[in-house]
Amino acid sequence: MKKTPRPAITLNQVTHTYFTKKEEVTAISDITFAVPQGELLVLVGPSGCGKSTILSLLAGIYKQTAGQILLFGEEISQRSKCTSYMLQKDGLLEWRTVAQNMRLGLELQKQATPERIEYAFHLLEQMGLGQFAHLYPSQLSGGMRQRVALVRTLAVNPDILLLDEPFSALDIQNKIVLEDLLVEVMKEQKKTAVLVTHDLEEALAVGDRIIVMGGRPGTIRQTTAVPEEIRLLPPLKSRSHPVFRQLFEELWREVERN
Ligand SMILES: Nc1ncnc2c1ncn2[C@@H]1O[C@H](COP(=O)(O)OP(=O)(O)OP(=O)(O)O)[C@@H](O)[C@H]1O
Repeated sequence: MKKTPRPAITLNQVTHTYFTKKEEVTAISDITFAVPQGELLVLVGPSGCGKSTILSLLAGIYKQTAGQILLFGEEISQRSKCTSYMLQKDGLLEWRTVAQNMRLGLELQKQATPERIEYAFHLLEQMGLGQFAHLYPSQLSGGMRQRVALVRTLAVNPDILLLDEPFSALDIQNKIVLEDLLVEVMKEQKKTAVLVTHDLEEALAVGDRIIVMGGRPGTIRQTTAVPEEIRLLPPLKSRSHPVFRQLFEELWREVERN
């Protein structure tokens, strides 16, 4: 009998409370879901419902107050190097060139071997930035900077990408190009990802599955599997598909209900 692979991510009844000097804030309550290997899961929901908290827990920045989180069936502490985090702010170091920025994660993880650096240059080419490796971030457009940030995130060859509104500061054209690149790289390299976004079109264009969260503390309101007829289309094309428009309206209503 064929063995089912372990999910890349498992959350079992996870609750997280932040304890500050002034107050206690329960950000998420009783969250349970699993992300199979190779899936791009999207979290949407109103501000403050705990989406980023889930990414922080997956990155091991905080330890959940209750419940269990597993990465490939193991506790996060055992798998600390399998995730890579990308944020809305590109976080590029202005005094380092594109190539030097791209190597940063590898250097920090003491993985800057010739093979890994070659792989990073391959990614840079794939993102259309091969000829810009010697430039400094200030010489790049916003879209180019975010592509470098995506290369840096991927260069450490993580199993799981944690993407917190990575394209939200970009204009629509750059956003769609980067969404396209993300989907292409995800498929080619069989990565697993959790993407947080406020943009429901982005969620539908890149996601395999979408979780709508709501409330304070945040809970799961609805899970929607994006149908294949949309998933198989590149993000730009999928946007004009009638099923896409219909799902967009359904999701919109669900998020608005919060
Ligand atoms: N480090 C922290 N310390 C204390 N409270 C926090 C911390 N981080 C988040 N919170 C609180 O936890 C709740 C959930 O925040 P979180 O950032 O996870 O929500 P979100 O859904 O990602 O919001 P947004 O969409 O605005 O980014 C909020 O009430 C927030 O104020």
